[in-house]
Amino acid sequence: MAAGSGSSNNFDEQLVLDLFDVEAVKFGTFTLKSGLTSPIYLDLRVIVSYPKLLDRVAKAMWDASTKEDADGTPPATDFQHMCGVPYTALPIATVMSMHHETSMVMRRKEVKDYGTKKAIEGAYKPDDVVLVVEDLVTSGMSVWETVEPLQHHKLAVKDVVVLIDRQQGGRAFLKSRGLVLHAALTITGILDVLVAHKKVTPEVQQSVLDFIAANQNTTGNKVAEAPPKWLAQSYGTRAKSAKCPAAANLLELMERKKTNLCASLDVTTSAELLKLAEEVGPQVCCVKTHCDVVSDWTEATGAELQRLAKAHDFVVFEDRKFADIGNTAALQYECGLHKISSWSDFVNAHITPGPFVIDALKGVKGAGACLLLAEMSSKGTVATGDAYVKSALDMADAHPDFVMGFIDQTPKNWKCAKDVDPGYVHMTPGISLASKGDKVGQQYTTPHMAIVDNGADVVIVGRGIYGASDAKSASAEYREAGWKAYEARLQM
Ligand SMILES: O=c1ccn([C@@H]2O[C@H](COP(=O)(O)O)[C@@H](O)[C@H]2O)c(=O)[nH]1
Repeated sequence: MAAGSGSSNNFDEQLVLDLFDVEAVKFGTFTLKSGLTSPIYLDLRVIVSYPKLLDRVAKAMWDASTKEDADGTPPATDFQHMCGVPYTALPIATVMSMHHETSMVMRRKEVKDYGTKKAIEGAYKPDDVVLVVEDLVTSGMSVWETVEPLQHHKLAVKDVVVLIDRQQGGRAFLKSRGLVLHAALTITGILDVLVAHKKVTPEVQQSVLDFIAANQNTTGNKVAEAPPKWLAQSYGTRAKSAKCPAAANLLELMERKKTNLCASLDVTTSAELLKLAEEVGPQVCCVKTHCDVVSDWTEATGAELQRLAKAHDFVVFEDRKFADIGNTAALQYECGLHKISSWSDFVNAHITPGPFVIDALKGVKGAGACLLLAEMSSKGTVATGDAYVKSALDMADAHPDFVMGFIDQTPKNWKCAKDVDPGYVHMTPGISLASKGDKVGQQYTTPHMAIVDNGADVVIVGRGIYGASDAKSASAEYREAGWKAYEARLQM
């Protein structure tokens, strides 16, 4: 029986038939999470209810990873541990581990306190090699979400084994990240078996093959028309072309201090804020504040923050998100209890009021600079789409001396990315090494994803740092992750 490309030598017909019998492989019309309508649906979660099948799946996957594939892919590099991608692959990895007396490590999906370093459970040493075990691969993103924290904890990942390769671009995506994919089964191989056994018709087979061909590389990322200019340039080079002095200053600082980390210190007393700023100061290029959450803010709080900024070489960003008519925004910037313009190096503004909010902020005595919110990290944000981003860009381009860049999420994938001036700074919040989000709509991505895949320059980390039991070492870890990602981007 012909196996699909990339499957193991021992393509297991009985395994395919058993998966079909328990409805782990189904045909019909299914709406996927992405919104796409698919003629095939794979639900491998049911396997846990069939111990013999689970056993056979584990054996097939062990063989796929330890023997040469039909297409010549060599066996996996020797590994000391296996790590199942939560949750479906956890029992599979456990059975493989028990059959072959091989150690496992476990990646925690939700780690509240990054400082406890319990994102990876188990007994391991730096440079140990881990085989990642997953039930199926489509785009490769869910595998990557497990590989990244393993690598962050200094474990080496070279190979990934899956039961089914959906043949939709996952293999190439993983290869681009230096990983070899081993698959026990492929969709084309499964279809061949089921057609041969008259379980599905050739017409259904063709509709699935058409679906696969039409839906390649489903990472969910839009592909930019041309690579944005700023990605290949160093911060230092870009500082020279920045039209806004605050952008030039920040880019130079990042290059000099070798950090692209901004700590968002969202605490509620001056004492906590200043203590944290002192602790994380050596690691960051920027400290971000929300002065209106600090219950005892005084002029001295702002002055002390500036003293620390000078001592540790960072800049101070008040995340005020001005969103009113120009006159009010200017008053909010200069006056009131906080007198933001007197102690912050720069602020930010929503684009919803229109361009005059920028003129007004710029006119304030002691005004620094301003970032525009082009995208937000919160679930359900309406600040989305090419037109919204283009409005932010046009407003920035009209005030190049005062607008230093953007608060954004995926600037690399903007339709207009190739036209964006490399002198702008892209600052991205919603960053965590351990969590995917909170209960009130925050969505997180990792420093690597933000910088390499999405085009961020500065990663903004709040609870990942000030919520850790040791903010100092958490900031050092985020700094390392952010800088490594930037260096990797320059090599691409
Ligand atoms: O789209 C946005 C814009 C701003 N933020 C701010 O960043 C920090 C993130 O804090 P975490 O604790 O890391 O979630 C916070 O101050 C937000 O107001 C954002 O998250 N998303």
